[in-house]
Amino acid sequence: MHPKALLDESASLIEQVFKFEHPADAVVARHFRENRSLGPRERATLSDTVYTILRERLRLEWLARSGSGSKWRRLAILAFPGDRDFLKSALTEPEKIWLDHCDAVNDAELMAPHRHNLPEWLVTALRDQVGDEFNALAASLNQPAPLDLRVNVLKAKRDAALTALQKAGLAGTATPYSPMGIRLQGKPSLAKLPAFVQGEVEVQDEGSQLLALLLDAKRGEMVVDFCAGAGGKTLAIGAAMRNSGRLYAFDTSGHRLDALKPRLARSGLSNVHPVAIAHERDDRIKRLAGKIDRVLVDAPCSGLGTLRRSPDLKWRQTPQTVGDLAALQQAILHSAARLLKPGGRLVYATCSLLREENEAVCSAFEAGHADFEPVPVEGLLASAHVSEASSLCSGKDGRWLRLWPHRHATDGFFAAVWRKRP
Ligand SMILES: C[S@@+](CC[C@H](N)C(=O)[O-])C[C@H]1O[C@@H](n2cnc3c(N)ncnc32)[C@H](O)[C@@H]1O
Repeated sequence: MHPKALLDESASLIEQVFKFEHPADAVVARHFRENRSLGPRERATLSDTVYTILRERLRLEWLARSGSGSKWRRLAILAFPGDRDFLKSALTEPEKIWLDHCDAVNDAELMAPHRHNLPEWLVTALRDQVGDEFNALAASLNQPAPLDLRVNVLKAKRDAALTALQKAGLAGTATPYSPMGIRLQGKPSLAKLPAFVQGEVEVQDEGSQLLALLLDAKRGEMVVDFCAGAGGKTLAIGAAMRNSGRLYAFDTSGHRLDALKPRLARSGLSNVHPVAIAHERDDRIKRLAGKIDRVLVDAPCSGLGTLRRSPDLKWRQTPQTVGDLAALQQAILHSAARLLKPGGRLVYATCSLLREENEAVCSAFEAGHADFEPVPVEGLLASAHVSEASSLCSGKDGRWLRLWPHRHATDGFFAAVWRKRP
């Protein structure tokens, strides 16, 4: 495609994404579906441009206050990846001069918001928790995430999977915390990789793998993954159960549960029962009350721990949406807790960094559920052979799992565990 056309197309895609009516990945995917003639390089350019602007919005909008042409074109020019000469061949003379001027702006001239690129309400909530580490956290949230794999323990061992990946020309290393994780170098396509096609490895962030370990589901048990979505954690739990017992994968989104099906087929699991529920008080849940050994609530949340992958969330979430989510999280946790047998284990998890969706939801739950006793996460991680377990936890006795991108190179995750008193 001619650079002029590619720049115009970038500007129009950015305008669509910045309506924030839908998640950025969905808008970009729809654009690619509707423009099938776009080649891999053009797709990469469009997607890099969009994601750079989402990550560095405040800095780029500040630079884009000068210049001419539409705001979307100016942003597209500033974020356009790769060779400057290729880009300049699409620009007018005044635009070239303006771009040189913007390129020459020194980092020292930037004000704090143009460096951290976060909305002010989020800055306050994060600073309050991490203090002096704020700049490191903000920088890590603006880096793309690495590609992590989980080895399917039903089908392979980590060492053998690493060797198979090497033979296929992929460089990877064992993840530092999860005993079944592999971190790949770069973002290779996995679609035709034998280890992936045969279900020996699945894509899953290392932090997400630790959540499944906390549930510690055993052979033959009755287990519920209450918010299973496309089944990232369901697959890890089903493998931990050695494909025995019964694992219900609940979700209110039938569409997301559909995405679980091909993953289930690759994984070799036959103990998983996907169930689309209407809401957290669905009758099917009432029928299972008091019968379940372990329940994972991987609650719908702001996703602010996953900004490395979904930077649009920092612009789409607001204090109001977070408040609404916290209310939903409490309702789901309350309902899910009814499923447990005496002695059963309840795990609550989010990929949010905010106290309001994490510790505060747990405190509210505990205030109304004296029949649940907290189980410190640190001891559970150590028993699951997770290295440096104490460094992953916070609170008294390592009560909570608290993963931070700048400390642990994972997405931001939170988890709490309780036992239903016998
Ligand atoms: C964090 S995502 C789950 C991710 C998934 N566990 C994984 O590992 O890939 C939260 C899920 O909760 C679902 N959800 C939203 N409201 C719900 C409710 N009231 N009851 C059950 N699931 C709900 C959403 O559809 C979404 O798939």
